[in-house]
Amino acid sequence: MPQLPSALDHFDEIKAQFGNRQIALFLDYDGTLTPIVPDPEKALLSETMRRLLDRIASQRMLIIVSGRDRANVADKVDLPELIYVGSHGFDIKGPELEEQHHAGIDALPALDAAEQELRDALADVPGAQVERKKYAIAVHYRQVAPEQQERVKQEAEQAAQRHETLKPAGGKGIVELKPNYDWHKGKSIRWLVDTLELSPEEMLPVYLGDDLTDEDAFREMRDWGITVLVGDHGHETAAQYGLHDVDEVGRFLQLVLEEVEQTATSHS
Ligand SMILES: O=P(O)(O)OC[C@H]1O[C@H](O[C@H]2O[C@H](CO)[C@@H](O)[C@H](O)[C@H]2O)[C@H](O)[C@@H](O)[C@@H]1O
Repeated sequence: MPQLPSALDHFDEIKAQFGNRQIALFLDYDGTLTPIVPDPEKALLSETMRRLLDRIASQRMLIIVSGRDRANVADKVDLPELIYVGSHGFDIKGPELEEQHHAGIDALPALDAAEQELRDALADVPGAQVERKKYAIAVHYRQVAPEQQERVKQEAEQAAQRHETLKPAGGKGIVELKPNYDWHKGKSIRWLVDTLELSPEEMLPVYLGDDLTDEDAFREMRDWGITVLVGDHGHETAAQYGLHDVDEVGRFLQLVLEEVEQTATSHS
């Protein structure tokens, strides 16, 4: 892990920044709430984590911010009252809110074409997986033999270059094709904070994430939120604190829950 202060060891310092404000949690899914596993469909939320999220969400704002397809991550978390951000911020939906980013909609024909091109190009590569999300495509090479991984990455990058409404991006064991527009997890969080009128005097946003796309959120929130990197993605980070793994995320969320419940008791 990069040399970051531990969000567990420094929980009192983090708590002090709440002051009289309520915490609003923004949580990434893969690598943060569930460990990274070879098969994306087997990245399942533990019951312990689900109960923890449910208990916090009953008292505080809790939003899932994922690169996955929104419906897919909502299905996996299975807490219908939450707001879910999918496709890296291009697809947002909650009980009383919905936003499909125009650049995602504009990129749909290119995404459909690129998906087919990639399925054809990679059909003979054992372990390569093309995961279509509504407004993105993840090309997985984690399960591809090392000598073929470069070919998979190149196919994905070339597919993105063939379509001007798409751009490539990196991640853990994946190359993603995303809408070619300056929009990302960080901007979608800013949009949510403004749309939900979360005033900085009343709310302190806290973001937990593990991968390169979470760095967009860390950078965006640097001056107005608390940011926590989970594990290590091998690059520089803009996060303020660190946690080693999903188990430590669980311990951190438990501390948040205790703090939230203690505040509720002291106000009753
Ligand atoms: O923003 P996230 O919620 O973290 O989603 C990022 C990507 O996560 C998934 O891929 C990653 O997790 C898989 C399961 O552990 C792993 O097999 C893969 O190597 C990782 O890159 C998901 O499949 C992607 O669509 C997301 O973009």
